[in-house]
Amino acid sequence: MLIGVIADDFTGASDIANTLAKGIAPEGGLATAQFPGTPSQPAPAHLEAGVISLKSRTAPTQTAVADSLAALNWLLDQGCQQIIFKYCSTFDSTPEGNIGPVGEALALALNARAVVVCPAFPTVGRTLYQGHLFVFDKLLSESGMEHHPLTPMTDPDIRRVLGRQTQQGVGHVAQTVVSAGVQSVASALAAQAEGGTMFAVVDATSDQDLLTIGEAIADAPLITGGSGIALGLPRNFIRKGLAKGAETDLIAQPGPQAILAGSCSGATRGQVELHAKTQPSYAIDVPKVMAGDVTAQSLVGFIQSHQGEAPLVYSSGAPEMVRAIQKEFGREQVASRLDALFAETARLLVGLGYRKIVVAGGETSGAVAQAVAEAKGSPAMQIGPEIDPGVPVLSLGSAEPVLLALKSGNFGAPDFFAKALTIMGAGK
Ligand SMILES: Nc1ncnc2c1ncn2[C@@H]1O[C@H](COP(=O)(O)OP(=O)(O)O)[C@@H](O)[C@H]1O
Ligand SMILES: O=C(O)[C@@H](O)C(=O)COP(=O)(O)O
Repeated sequence: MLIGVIADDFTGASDIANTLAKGIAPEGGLATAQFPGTPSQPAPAHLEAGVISLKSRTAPTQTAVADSLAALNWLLDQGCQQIIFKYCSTFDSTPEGNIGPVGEALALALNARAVVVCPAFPTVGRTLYQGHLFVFDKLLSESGMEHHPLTPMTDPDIRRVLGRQTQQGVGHVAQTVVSAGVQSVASALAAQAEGGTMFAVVDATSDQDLLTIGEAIADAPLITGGSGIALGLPRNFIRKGLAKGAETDLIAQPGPQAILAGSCSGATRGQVELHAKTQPSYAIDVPKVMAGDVTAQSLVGFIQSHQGEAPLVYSSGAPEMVRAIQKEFGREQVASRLDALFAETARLLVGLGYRKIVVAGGETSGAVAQAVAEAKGSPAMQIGPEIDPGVPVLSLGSAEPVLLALKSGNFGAPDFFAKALTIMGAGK
């Protein structure tokens, strides 16, 4: 393998796996697979990029660091020449971390300096200008992310946010430097590395900026960012003749299907509302889950009673409802009960022969994908066609594969759920 990615959640992992597999014309992408956690076996020999999905975004910091270092060691053992630490394009984290502490541990392990920090993903409106992160025309802190149930983002200045998470130096490379070209970025980063600065927040407002940065860091041992930062990286290896690339196979299959949504983001709530207009939908009563009155069996019962349709079960709720529930039961308690509920639901569905599951929400996807992967013997996930920007179809297992779509809460068009199931296969 040439590029190894350590992703702090499962939706983020499939987002960057999609970018690496697709690459950019005319060179195309790399032969890529996504792994549910750090594998215990060597990677298949044909792979050129491997993405390890961790559930470290909201884990205790020490656990996140330990899991990330274990992932790093495995990737280095597979021969990776470049490591990417993938976090959210909205820099989802808390004042304690985990982006700073994990980034720092990886940089020290790889002896890297002036490590690029670039969450920008212009295709979905995330741009970084003067160190400030925007979601379309809104500052991060006014984009809705300030209400996130687990990682509310109330400061749009990424230099300041990262500065709170690490004792190490945080520098900045401004957009004017990036738009001046590859050499200009390379010199700015070299100057910061010479001064011993560990992190360099690099502005990017367009794909062209990301390609410029990508070329300037062709030989960097460690890069951190959203999936956008990977845009120009496959072609560095293809141009050097080190990678051949691979076509993504179209995978589609019939069989029963279900949609599980745990994200409370505005985009997901819109998708839930639209889907519920025409398809059977079940709103999970979270207090009843906490009381043990709503269980995975309840959800599966509903889904099974609508076989042949596109049933949706969701916990997604508006910020005031989420706040009230968290106040009553505790943020972590609600999160772990909902994760367990969705994971068990997925496990039961796979046991019943469900082969197409669409999931909305990063934490939710982590719980579901881990459960499905365990049920299938934790195989490498193949990257299939892109449904909407940042969300590919994933295929798990060679015998009777399960198709998954792991959608970041904020991603996807309003009709994402129907579109995903159509691409996964026309079957019911
Ligand atoms: N109705 C609800 N009330 C309170 N918290 C909720 C509710 N539904 C979901 N959550 C919490 O919101 C989190 C959403 O996180 P996640 O799945 O990562 O979505 P996103 O991709 O939008 O970040 C869940 O892990 C869960 O803890
Ligand atoms: O970079 C992104 O925005 C996504 O790849 C991502 O990390 C999604 O996280 P969630 O919104 O928690 O699903």
